[in-house]
Amino acid sequence: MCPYHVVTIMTKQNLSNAKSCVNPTMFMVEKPPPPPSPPQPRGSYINNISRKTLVEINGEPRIMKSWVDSMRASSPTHHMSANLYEDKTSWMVHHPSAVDMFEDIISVSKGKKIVMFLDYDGTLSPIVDDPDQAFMSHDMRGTVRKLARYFPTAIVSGRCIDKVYNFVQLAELYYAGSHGMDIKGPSKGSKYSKKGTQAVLYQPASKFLPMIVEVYKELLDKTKSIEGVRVENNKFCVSVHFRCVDEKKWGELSQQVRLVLKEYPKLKLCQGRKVLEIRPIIKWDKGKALQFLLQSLGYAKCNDVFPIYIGDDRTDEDAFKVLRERRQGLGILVSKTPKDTHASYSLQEPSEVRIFKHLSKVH
Ligand SMILES: O=P(O)(O)OC[C@H]1O[C@H](O[C@H]2O[C@H](CO)[C@@H](O)[C@H](O)[C@H]2O)[C@H](O)[C@@H](O)[C@@H]1O
Repeated sequence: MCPYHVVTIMTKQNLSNAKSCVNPTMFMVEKPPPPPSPPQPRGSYINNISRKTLVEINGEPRIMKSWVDSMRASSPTHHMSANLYEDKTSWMVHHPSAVDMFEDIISVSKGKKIVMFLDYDGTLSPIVDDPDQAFMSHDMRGTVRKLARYFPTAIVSGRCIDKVYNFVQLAELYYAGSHGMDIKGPSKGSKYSKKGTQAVLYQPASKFLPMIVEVYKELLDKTKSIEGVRVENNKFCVSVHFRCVDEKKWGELSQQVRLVLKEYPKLKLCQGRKVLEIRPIIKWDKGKALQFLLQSLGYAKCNDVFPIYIGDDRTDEDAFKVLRERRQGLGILVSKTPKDTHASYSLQEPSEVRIFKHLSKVH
């Protein structure tokens, strides 16, 4: 039974999948041997030294040196010193390129039920200054369309569903917007929405809607004097962008945001790529959304499911971690610079994600 109090109508298809998946033995990459695991974080996610920046502001603990340090940390320099070069080389040993390893990925996933999970910003579209201009290329859309033809495919984004849908424009996909707090299934008539199926719909933070509207307005007002700030309402969360803010003003901005949040103990502050993310304090994230979708597809206890999650941001780590813990499928981090990650493989930039259009070879 679904533990998430969600109405999901089982189709003949996912019922039979569920029945055929009685052995809960976990799948792990068998051939070739998986790349060595990156060092596992000590303690909980929040206690990991290099993830100091992902803190709860109202809930304990606060474990950061300063918010401005953390905002700088979310903007790694592109300059590579000799040391960084060595770091990158050794990091690549632990997180090899998914492009170089593609044939191996094909061979280990052969015969498995692949499910694709794709982050949007920085994964399907390049990072740009204006969040409204983060378009994905026509070719990338073609790749995603092709993937969805063969495998259940989900977009998992920090953006609200409407915005990310406007960019992606593919009705046949699952969408998990607002960092997984708003999950919808494919529209009727698509391959994964057969007769008798109802679009999966789950909104674990729905009671926070009025609070989010309120805090969005407050943040707009309290940060309007800072040039370059962009406040985005993502339905169940709010993003405060500082990509176009002069670094000298970052301290002032973070202080304003924290002052506003003092009045909202039920909200927490996280960080993404030059963005402060305000989210409800609930135990829900992109990792939980991934688990929810696997369960909805009837793959919860399946030993031959092969989820592939591709993402570039800290919030994607929750999903990478779930895959690592399930010992199923693989996580792929899109990053040019070495990062502490639970992902097994890496890609340099969004354009490399297109290699996955060849994944249909497994069928
Ligand atoms: O989970 P994602 O799909 O990666 O969404 C995370 C945030 O992405 C967007 O912001 C990021 O991309 C912008 C456009 O390239 C860039 O200007 C910004 O600096 C990045 O942080 C989006 O605007 C946010 O709402 C999402 O939360």
